[in-house]
Amino acid sequence: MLADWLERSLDGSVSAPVQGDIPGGRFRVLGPGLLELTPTADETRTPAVVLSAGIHGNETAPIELLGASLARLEAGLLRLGSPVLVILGNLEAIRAGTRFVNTNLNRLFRRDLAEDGMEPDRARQLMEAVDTFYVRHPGRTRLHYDLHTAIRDSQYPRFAVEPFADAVTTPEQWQWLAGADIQAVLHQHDHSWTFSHYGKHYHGAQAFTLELGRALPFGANDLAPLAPMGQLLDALLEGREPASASPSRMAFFRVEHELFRHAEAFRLCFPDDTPNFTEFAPGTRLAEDAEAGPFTVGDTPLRVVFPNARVELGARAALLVTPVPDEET
Ligand SMILES: O=C(O)CCC(=O)N[C@@H](CCC(=O)O)C(=O)O
Ligand SMILES: [Zn+2]
Repeated sequence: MLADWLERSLDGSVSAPVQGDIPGGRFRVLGPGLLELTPTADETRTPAVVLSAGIHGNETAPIELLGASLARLEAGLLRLGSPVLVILGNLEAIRAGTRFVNTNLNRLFRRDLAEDGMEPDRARQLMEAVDTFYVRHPGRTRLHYDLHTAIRDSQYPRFAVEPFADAVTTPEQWQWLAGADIQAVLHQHDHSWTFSHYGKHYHGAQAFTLELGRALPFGANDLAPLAPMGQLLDALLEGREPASASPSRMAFFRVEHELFRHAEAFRLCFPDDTPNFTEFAPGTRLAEDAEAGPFTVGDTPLRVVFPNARVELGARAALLVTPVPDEET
């Protein structure tokens, strides 16, 4: 049942709540793309874990990775030790193989959200599911890993985005991420209303967006470089200590500037396939916007992450980042 839950969620064949036993506990389908795993052992030393994938519909590797961990659980190769909420985000977009259908779901995770439509409705469902899950499991550390892949290549193919919020990331998180072969970390500089920001901002969760390579269609992903991340997911399901490594293996960056698209007439002044973290020298013109004017790199070189000139008006078109000196990481 678990092994094909992801597929069945996508073809719409999981409708009424379904539940049953799994090694170490029980599973319950809460709704479309929402699966709760509850361990029999009631030990609050293990965290309450939210694992989400498919918030962007064309980012399939994390869905395959999660599916593999669930299959191992169902086959008895793993034994459930933590409460886990597994989320498949934008089901319609996953079916269509597109980033989103009407609007980017990953900008809508705010409690005062007023918009109507499919993605806003889905954001409300997912926020409610996360709220209910954390309330149902009090006294535990809260964790949320939101799994993504990036549109383009990257100088660091696997990297974490640390959302901006009051909660402080614990040192063990950096060790776990390094142990899962995450190569870089990007500290956000401001509230971003992404799904990982939601868990951190509203629930004090240890939360990250994890970029796990490039967005490719189902079946075209090479999961080999994600094996250490798969092992981290397995450890979280089992409620055991994940492999850890020194955070000094990772490169740390912080956002210096966020480029927004204000006008229809907007362009980025570098090729579309420029890899994430490419550095631009002082004086380089990076963007032209009919309303906001040009953007040029100042005295400090800047690296570009998530450049996308085709975003909706008012949306982020790129993050411009700088390395964090070793002593500040
Ligand atoms: O490759 C890209 O340009 C986008 C990849 C992606 O979907 N990234 C996330 C990052 C979320 C965050 O800032 O935490 C997004 O843009 O939603
Ligand atoms: Zn994404």
